[in-house]
Amino acid sequence: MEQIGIIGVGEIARAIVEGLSDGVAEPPRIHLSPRGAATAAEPARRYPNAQVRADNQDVADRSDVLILAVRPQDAAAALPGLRIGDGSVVVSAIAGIGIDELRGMPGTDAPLVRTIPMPAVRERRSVTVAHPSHPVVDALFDRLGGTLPVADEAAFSVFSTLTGTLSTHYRYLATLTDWASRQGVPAEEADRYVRGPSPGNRARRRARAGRRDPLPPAAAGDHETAGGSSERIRTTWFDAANAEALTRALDGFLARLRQVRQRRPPVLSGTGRG
Ligand SMILES: NC(=O)C1=CN([C@@H]2O[C@H](COP(=O)(O)OP(=O)(O)OC[C@H]3O[C@@H](n4cnc5c(N)ncnc54)[C@H](OP(=O)(O)O)[C@@H]3O)[C@@H](O)[C@H]2O)C=CC1
Ligand SMILES: O=C(O)[C@@H]1CCC=N1
Repeated sequence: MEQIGIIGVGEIARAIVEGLSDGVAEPPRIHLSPRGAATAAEPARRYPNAQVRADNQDVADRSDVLILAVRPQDAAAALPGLRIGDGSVVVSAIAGIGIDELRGMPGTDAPLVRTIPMPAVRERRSVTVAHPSHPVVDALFDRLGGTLPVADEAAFSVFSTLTGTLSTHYRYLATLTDWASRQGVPAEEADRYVRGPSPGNRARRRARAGRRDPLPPAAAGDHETAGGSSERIRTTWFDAANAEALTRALDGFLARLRQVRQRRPPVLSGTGRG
C-alpha cells in the first residue's frame, strides 16, 4: 500500500489528506506529524487511512513519499536531524526555500521536489506546480487536480509570486461583495457573480448545501500562511486604505449612475417598447 507522510499538519496538509481520501475507494495510508495535536487529530478522525504518529521521525520512517508542509520559518527547527531513506521521495510545499537549501536540512540523498499545492487540492481541482518533474509526484498531484511541472527554479519563483497574489484577489472580491451587500444585494448573489462562472466555487457549493448564512468575512484566509508571501502582498498592496479606496470608487460610481438615471427623461415610457 502507498505510504504518504506529512510533516506539518496545517491548512495545506489537511487539504491534501482530504483530496487523497474523501470518497476514494482505496486511499493511501497517510502518516501525520503530531505537532498541534488537535489539528492533526481532525483529519485522522475523519479518514481512517490517516493516523497521527509519535514524532516526525516516525512519520519519515513509515513513508515512501514524505511531504514537508511546515511554515518556512519553522523549517530550520523541523528538518535538521530528520533521517529520510534514499528510496523515499521528498515533496516540499514550503514556500521560498530552494532545493539546495532544503537538501542541506534533512539528512538524505532522496529525490527532492518543490511544489505549490493550493487549498483547492481538497476538492481535487487545483493544478500543482512542481519542480523538478518526478513521476511519483506528478502522479500524486494528478489525483488532486493536475500537475504543472516547470523547467527550473526561476520559473517556479514566478509561480510562487503569482500564488502570493491570490489571497489579495480573494480579499478584493470580498471587498466588492461586502460593498454590494451594503447596497442591499444578497451577499451570496454578489459573491457568486464576482467570482465568475468557475465551477465548484464556494458560493455555489454553499448554495447547493442550502446555506444562506453570511459568507465568512475573508475567504482569503485559506490561501494565506501566517507571515508568508500572500500576507505580505495583501497587506503591503491591498491594505485597509486600498480596500477603502476601492469602496469609495464603487460608492462614487454608483452615485453617478443613480444621478444619471434620475436625470434621464423617461423616453421609453408610453412607447410600448418597455
Ligand atoms: N496555505 C496555502 O495556500 C499555501 C501554503 N504553502 C506552504 O505550505 C506550508 C504550510 O502552509 P500552511 O498549511 O498554510 O501553514 P499552517 O501554519 O496552517 O501549518 C503549518 C503546520 O506546521 C506545524 N509545525 C510547525 N513546526 C513543526 C515541526 N517542527 N514539526 C511538525 N509540525 C510543525 C504547525 O504547528 P503549530 O501551528 O503548532 O506551529 C502547523 O500545524 C508553508 O511553507 C507555506 O508556505 C504553499 C502553497 C500554498
Ligand atoms: O502565504 C504564503 O506564504 C503561502 C504560500 C502561498 C500561499 N500561502
